[in-house]
Amino acid sequence: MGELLERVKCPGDLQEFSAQELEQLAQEIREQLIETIAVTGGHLAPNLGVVELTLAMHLVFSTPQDKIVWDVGHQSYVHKLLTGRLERFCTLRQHNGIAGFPKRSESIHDTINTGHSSTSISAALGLAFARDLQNQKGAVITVIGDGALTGGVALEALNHAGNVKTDMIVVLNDNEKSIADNVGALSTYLTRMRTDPRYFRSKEDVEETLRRIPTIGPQVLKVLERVKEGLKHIVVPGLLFEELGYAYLGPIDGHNLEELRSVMQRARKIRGPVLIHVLTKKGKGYGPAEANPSAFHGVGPFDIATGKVHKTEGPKSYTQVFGETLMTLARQDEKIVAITAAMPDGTGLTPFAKAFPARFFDVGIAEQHAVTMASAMALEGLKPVTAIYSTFMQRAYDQVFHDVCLQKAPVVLAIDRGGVVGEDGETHHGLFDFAYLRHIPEIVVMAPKDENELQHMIYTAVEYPGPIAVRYPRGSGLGVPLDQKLERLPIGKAEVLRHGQDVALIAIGSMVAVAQEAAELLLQEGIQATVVNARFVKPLDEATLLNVAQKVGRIVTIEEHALAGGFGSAVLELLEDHGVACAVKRIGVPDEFVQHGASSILRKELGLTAQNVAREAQKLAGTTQKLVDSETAAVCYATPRKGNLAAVKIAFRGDKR
Ligand SMILES: Cc1ncc(C[n+]2csc(CCOP(=O)(O)OP(=O)(O)O)c2C)c(N)n1
Ligand SMILES: CC(=O)[C@@H](O)[C@H](O)COP(=O)(O)O
Ligand SMILES: [Mg+2]
Repeated sequence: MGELLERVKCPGDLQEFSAQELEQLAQEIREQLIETIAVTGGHLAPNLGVVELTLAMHLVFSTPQDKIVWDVGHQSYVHKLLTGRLERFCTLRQHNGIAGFPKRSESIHDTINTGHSSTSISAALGLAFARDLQNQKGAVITVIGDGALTGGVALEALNHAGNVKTDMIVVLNDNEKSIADNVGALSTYLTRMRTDPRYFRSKEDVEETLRRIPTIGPQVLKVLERVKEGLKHIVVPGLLFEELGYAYLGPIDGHNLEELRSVMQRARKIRGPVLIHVLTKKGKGYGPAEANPSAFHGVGPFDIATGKVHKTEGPKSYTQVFGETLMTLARQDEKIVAITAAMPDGTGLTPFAKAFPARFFDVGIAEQHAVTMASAMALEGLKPVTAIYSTFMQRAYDQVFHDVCLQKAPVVLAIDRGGVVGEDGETHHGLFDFAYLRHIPEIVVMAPKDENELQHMIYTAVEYPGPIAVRYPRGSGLGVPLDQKLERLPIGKAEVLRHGQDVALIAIGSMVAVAQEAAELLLQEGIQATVVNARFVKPLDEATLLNVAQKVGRIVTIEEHALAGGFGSAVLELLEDHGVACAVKRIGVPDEFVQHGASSILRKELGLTAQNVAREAQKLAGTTQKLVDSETAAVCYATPRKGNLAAVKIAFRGDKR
């Protein structure tokens, strides 16, 4: 651990450091980042790029009185090192360790929780309004990346903040990268400012220079005021931001600590919104990360000397199978197009982009735009596959309703990272997609039991003439063989994997394998279990599920999803709709946020294991009558009046009515 870094117990300690010591401290911080993330994994390249920037922030501003918002928040490790978390930094992203994103519960210096892109300017403006209306003091600063700036909500806030003239500072960390190369017109504009030598002058410099020219200076300045538009287009950078009402400072070298400090000191004296355009290198200071910032954007444990990521050999990931299947289908069907929101690698679409560049669309961090654009493509006869992580698809909920389902547009929603995702924690787990999709009319929602069924579901989805979502987990498949021939699955048809009269385990997606394992455990206890691979959250296979409910009379539903509104809820609704009396126990994620940590640890904590399923099933099967008392499980029976609000008497565990 660096000797200077150890001396930083709080940000104020930085004031004691000389310029030379600060340079050494920057080096120590980089070493700390590399050593820690080589073990824990994490967002190395983004954090290596903001070492000087973060030092300057904490030298010029004084948190928590001054408030800093980090966007996306994955680049807040340096901030955490400087705000008293050095000792615990080795627990980064580990279960019960410090989080990989800002967390108010973790430190008074973490003003706002982030993790989903592009929220910071809105949050900063809210903080500024709260400050002003409550006559408080302090600067409000947001650090937002060039990728995050492509997010719609950032532009909404930029538009609002520029108009209301509230004192706030936007630090635009421009490294020309999102996870992959950044995309869009904004990115092109920023790049022009980075690369054109004439742009390395700010408006003030130009005016200052002119003022210093005796005699002609002031007059020329007056003339220039009148031709300001032309001048701005030619020499003054940041025109776009200036026209939006920001005092634009930059572009400045984001690795020159002295320049950063001086510009930030200047910025804090300027009234109204200020935008500081900082140029940084993603991965700065570590060769492999500088050479391949995308690979080191979010990296697993790696060998420092070689930069080689420790690869655990194993089955193909669901993401890989999705990408390969789509390639196979796209070769045969030129109507298939693929859309990503700034995550080609993460969604497995990079090979597709290389093979079919004209049919691949990276829209930037713009999930809402991605889905609406896809709906129009679909209505015009294309077959758009929109690959977006479950948690980020939440951004496009209204677009799924308004632009896809309402118009019955045949869009495929390839929902990756469905379920627990692990170290990214509560902002990234995909635990709500069944709930936020299944109640929208016209949509089909399915989830495969393994990677082989995934490829069949992708095929089924691209051939389906309406809105359809396939949800699959992060990480490796089960290692099952992949069928050579793809087949279309019958919509709404489940698969009964085994029969047993004592209890029925009805599972969806990643939990089917868990249910099968649980059935084996139950057999050892002499309990015969039926196992159903539900395949569809919507439409449910009503005939199969009702038949199982009536024959077995005891059901455990299992899902890697929130219980509220999830798959188990859908089964309960089905039973109530049809007045079927049955003992039901739902296993899934309770009404709480799930922290960060290894997925295996989190699933164990959540009871998403074969052992827990077997235990709950045994309790249910162990009862003598079909309707159990409210101590042990949910009991659902209803008057068989379909269609209206049947008088349903449900006694839940411990909830005595
Ligand atoms: C709504 C949303 N979509 C996608 C992501 C995934 N994501 C995390 S960081 C990132 C790229 C951010 O680029 P930038 O803001 O430029 O930061 P940098 O890593 O370059 O410092 C993306 C797409 C996210 N966190 N939130
Ligand atoms: C910060 C962010 O949101 C992304 O980098 C995310 O961490 C990627 O997740 P995966 O590692 O599952 O692709
Ligand atoms: Mg960037």
